[in-house]
Amino acid sequence: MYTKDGFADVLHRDGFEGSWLEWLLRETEVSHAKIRRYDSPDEHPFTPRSQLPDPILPPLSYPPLLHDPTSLNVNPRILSFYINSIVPAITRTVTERLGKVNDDGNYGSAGTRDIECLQAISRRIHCVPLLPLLVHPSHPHPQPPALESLITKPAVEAALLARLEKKARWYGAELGPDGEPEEKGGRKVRPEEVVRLYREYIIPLTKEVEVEYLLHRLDGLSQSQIDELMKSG
Ligand SMILES: O=C(O)C(=O)C[C@]1(C(=O)O)C=C[C@@H](O)C=C1
Repeated sequence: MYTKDGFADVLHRDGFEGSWLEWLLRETEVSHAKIRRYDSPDEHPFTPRSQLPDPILPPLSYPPLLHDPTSLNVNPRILSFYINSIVPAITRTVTERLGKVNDDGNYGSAGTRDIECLQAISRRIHCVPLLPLLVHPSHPHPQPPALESLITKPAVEAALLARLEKKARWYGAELGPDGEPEEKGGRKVRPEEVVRLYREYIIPLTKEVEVEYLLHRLDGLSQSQIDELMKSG
């Protein structure tokens, strides 16, 4: 599903050279582009925009942003991390239980779930920098390390990971007839793996995108426009 030669005989007939998942992403994103999904500042396609059609609906108007968010797209990194780290971590328990390590043959339904996960991760990582608090230019020219420490809130991260751990316990559990998690049935996903992936990858990448956005948010503005923005709030 994740390598170029997996389904080459069926996919590589019309010049397409990617994997099963990349093909499924492109097919999905072609229709989503037509309904203007990628006009939204927090939505980024995994397929290059040059390969996607224009929307068939008229544009919506979004609040103005200081920097065009389409130029900041870390989806290639998200895709690679998803395939190499997230998929093995979250499928391990179930595929071992079935005795089919890394392949249960459900390529269609696995692909649709992959796309849901990838879109949710991408939205999460790309939308945090757009939060109003963070786009305000109150620190016009700090450098990346200073910016990273300005946006790092250890207490927020700790609370988020504690909440995530609880959530993963529920989502990863088999629920009994009373709706409570069944400890003895074993979990589908290990909560500590979910927390690790979040701590080691999702939060750091979110911060990288935030820093990148903050560094470019004043590009093209004159000093008087920057002064004006700083006065406004
Ligand atoms: O909530 C914020 O303020 C963020 O910047 C987002 C986020 C995160 O990725 O969840 C990133 C950095 C902070 O240390 C806390 C949380």
